[in-house]
Amino acid sequence: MTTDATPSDPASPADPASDPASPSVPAEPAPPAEVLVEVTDLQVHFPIKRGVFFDRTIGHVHAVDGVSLTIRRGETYGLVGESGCGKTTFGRGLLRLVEPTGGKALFDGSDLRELKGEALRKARRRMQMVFQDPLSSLDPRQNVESTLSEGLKSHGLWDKESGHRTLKEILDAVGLPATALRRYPHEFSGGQRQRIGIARALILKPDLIVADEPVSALDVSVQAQVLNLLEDLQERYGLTYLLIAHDLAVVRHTSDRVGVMYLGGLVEESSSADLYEQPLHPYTRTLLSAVPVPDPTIEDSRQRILLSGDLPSPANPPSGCRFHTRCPWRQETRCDTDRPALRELAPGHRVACHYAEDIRDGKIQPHEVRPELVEAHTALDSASVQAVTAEIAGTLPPGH
Ligand SMILES: Nc1ncnc2c1ncn2[C@@H]1O[C@H](COP(=O)(O)OP(=O)(O)OP(=O)(O)O)[C@@H](O)[C@H]1O
Repeated sequence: MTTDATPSDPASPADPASDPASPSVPAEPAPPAEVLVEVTDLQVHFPIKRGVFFDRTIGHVHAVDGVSLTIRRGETYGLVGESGCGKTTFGRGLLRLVEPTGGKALFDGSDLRELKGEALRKARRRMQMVFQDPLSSLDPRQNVESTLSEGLKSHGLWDKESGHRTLKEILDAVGLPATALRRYPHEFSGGQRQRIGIARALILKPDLIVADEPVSALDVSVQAQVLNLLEDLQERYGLTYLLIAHDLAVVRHTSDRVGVMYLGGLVEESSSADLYEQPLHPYTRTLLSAVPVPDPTIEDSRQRILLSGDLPSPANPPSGCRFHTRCPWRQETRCDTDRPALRELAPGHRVACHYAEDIRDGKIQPHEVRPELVEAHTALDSASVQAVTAEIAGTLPPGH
């Protein structure tokens, strides 16, 4: 399948850069051709509303709080972090399924936040999402044929002559028989349903697929099959993936590069191999120390570092380094007051920690985490934040 080579939509006449008569505005340099997605300082904050008519904003959930990353064409970028750190919101903000509060997101050179109407629809067709729970993301009343053809129809791409052939081809590509077309979601296993979800994304010939925990709802025995399928499809169709997962093992075997998120921000980014061989951020180190190693001799000698407490509330993020309340390497008082920027410690390996070198070189040893620090930021009203979240989530379209 060739990707839908939609050239960047022609700039509107109102765009001075497209108008030869307007004074020349220096155009921003286009990102290198191999970069498909370039995100700068993306923020998604959700208001917390109160009052009888929910007309008072009493705060904000800082779900995504300044993430910058690039995704190269044809690669798999794994985004990991514990539940609630903002991975899904980042993916949705990128595709504009939720409106970002700030920052910039370039897709194939076009500024997604500037796109409107037809231009946005066209861009959306090139960026598809595969959801975590295939059952709730598929309409139980629609058979596979209408699920798959719906996307084509809504984008005006349905062709009466070739439509059915296209559907069968796509089913074949995801390993399902043509007879599946007449069947309904409940007639399939979890793995098969996820194949339908993948087919639905693929049928629009996207360039980018944001796969949000695509295997975490599946039996372990079928997880590898679905991941292998995603890999085959990537090779066959030249796809680029943003793979969101909380399971480091999933990302390790599938991603070229990995970004680790903590409380709305990226704390480390590197090639997959580097991250697992030499994690530099304390958070990544604690996450990885919890992943069992199959070799018992290595497993016995490993230093296990336990992650204390829950993720702080994104409605009340800690000052300074967001991880300082749970960090076994925390140093007073810089970690409590200065938010570390993501900086490159080795080629392609970025980390947001003031003391990454000292920790790597063993100059600072881990110590006990003070429970009162953990408590201070998890206690705040997290129950009511959850309630508001659930309420707002109920107003979103299914699967979003
Ligand atoms: N629509 C919303 N309104 C308010 N808060 C939200 C909304 N959606 C997400 N949040 C909050 O933003 C934070 C990040 O949520 P998000 O789902 O992006 O995290 P995640 O890392 O993907 O977690 P999970 O793996 O559990 O999906 C959470 O605290 C969540 O409660």
